[in-house]
Amino acid sequence: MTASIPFVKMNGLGNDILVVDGRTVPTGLTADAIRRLSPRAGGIGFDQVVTLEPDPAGADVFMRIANADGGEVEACGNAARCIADRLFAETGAASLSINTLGGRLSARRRDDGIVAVDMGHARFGWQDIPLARPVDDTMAVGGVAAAEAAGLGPGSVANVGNPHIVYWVEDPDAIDLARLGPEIEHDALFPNRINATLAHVVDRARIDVRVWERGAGLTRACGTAACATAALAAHTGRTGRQVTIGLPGGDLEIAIGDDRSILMAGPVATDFTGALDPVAGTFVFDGTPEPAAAG
Ligand SMILES: N[C@@H](CCC[C@H](N)C(=O)O)C(=O)O
Repeated sequence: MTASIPFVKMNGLGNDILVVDGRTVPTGLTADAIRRLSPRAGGIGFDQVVTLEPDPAGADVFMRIANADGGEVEACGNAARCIADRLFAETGAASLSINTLGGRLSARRRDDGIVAVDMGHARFGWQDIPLARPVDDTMAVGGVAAAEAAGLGPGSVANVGNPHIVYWVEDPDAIDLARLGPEIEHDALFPNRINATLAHVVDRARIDVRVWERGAGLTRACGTAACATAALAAHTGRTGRQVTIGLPGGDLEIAIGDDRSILMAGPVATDFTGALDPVAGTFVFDGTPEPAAAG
């Protein structure tokens, strides 16, 4: 029996994030335990778990990220806002740096209370994503069998710390992303798998999206997908550089710089707290309200 560790369950626009603190003592959270804890039925219910750690490179904190399937990944936009919000409350600071496997981010609380995160730069090279083979134009990538069979046009790819493909469609709700998502995620073109977005450009300042997340499935919001979509839309001239990305869970504001830098802003919330066994994957809630039903 391992010692239990406290957790805080948060969300960014309904993207469910579990936060554990390994800054003083390593949490020992295993991938098996994450898989047991992540389901909404019978578990805590989250899309990603983030572990706060000291950063050897000197940022205020290192954010280690794992998907619901237990796999470690490089970036999570909603988690970045969640932990910034938490650390601002803890320290009273109004800005901080966050290191991740996908690069160093910086966060600040705006005057209106919203957390804004500088998410780094979008990269569009086929090796950056990475793709399994060179393509002439990463803004129009074909050859993904499931997407082609479903009648989607070519997708645009970007790495914003993690890999994304965006398909430009008229009506994201008319496409069965629950069925297509896993097939796109696991297509041989994507050696590290991929996050897949269906994006409808409403006008030059708004895009509505639905996202299938690598390692987590359909989510109510994905911050990095919003960043990738905005960067790709600006790069291909579909929109301007300042856009609102509409997700099932709500809106994110994204601003793209001339150098492809990405600034993301949006709300976060704290849901409940508890304690978990980092090896057995068992847990107890110690706060109210109880977790919400699956959304
Ligand atoms: N929900 C996240 C993205 C989490 C990681 C992603 N599923 C991946 O595997 O790259 C976000 O808000 O960005």
